[in-house]
Amino acid sequence: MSAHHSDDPAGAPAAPAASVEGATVRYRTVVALDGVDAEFHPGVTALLGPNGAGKTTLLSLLSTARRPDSGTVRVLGEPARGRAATLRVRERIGMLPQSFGHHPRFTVREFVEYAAWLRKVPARDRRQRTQEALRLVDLERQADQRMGALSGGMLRRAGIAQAMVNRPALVLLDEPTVGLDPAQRVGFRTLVKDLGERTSVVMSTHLAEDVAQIGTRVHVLLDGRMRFTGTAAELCDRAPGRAAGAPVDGPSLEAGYLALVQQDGARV
Ligand SMILES: Nc1ncnc2c1ncn2[C@@H]1O[C@H](COP(=O)(O)OP(=O)(O)OP(=O)(O)O)[C@@H](O)[C@H]1O
Repeated sequence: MSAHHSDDPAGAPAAPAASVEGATVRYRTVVALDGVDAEFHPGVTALLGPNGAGKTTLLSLLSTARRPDSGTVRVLGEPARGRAATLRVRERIGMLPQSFGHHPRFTVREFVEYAAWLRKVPARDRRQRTQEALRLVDLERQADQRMGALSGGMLRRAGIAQAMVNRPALVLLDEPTVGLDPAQRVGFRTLVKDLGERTSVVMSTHLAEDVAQIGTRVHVLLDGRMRFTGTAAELCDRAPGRAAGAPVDGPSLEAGYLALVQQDGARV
């Protein structure tokens, strides 16, 4: 047990894995993020918002791929500024982009080993770390299959394996459940929940059901603004007519989320 005092409703430790403060990002005339404040702690934090809300942009700040036009970003105890700090941080992050490139003729093992090399996992550890990552996502039996032959669900698992191969302290998953069928989505949520037991995971999604099943903490982004920060239960409590202490489930969370959206007049 940490002796540090914590104000976080979900009991997270005081030092976040990552945080942004007053982060603003513009693409020409579009304000993708408008003065966003957020903290990301161990466990799974869901980033919920409709298409175009700014989720991918926020993840790109956390991955150090982009810098804000104004505001600050801290990742794993470092300000995400300057080449040396950025490179150091990148080696300790795992990332699953919305669509990730892979050579169809690479085997699953080659794909994950390649990611290990990119993240500077020492040569002597690469085999074993690859094996460990494949075991984590239950793809050991498919290790010698070609990437081009995988189903959508398996491809996502391979994507997670490459994100975990450097034993990251922060894992960023951009809409990982998109394109999965309902059964795959259920399996995938269990996997993400498990990852949250060992590290800090930030997962963007536009599905309230994902958050109800996995997310302990939730940030809701609407039109580039952070509109809600709290637990999944607190978001459910925003649903009109909800009984106090009712269980967290997809429909209540959806209703709580829609109440926020309507209040905001945002596009969904
Ligand atoms: N490279 C870019 N150039 C111009 N505008 C961009 C660029 N990337 C994003 N935008 C705009 O910034 C806003 C936020 O986009 P972002 O991709 O961060 O949202 P998102 O919540 O991840 O949406 P989605 O779920 O559709 O990926 C949108 O209005 C989008 O059109």
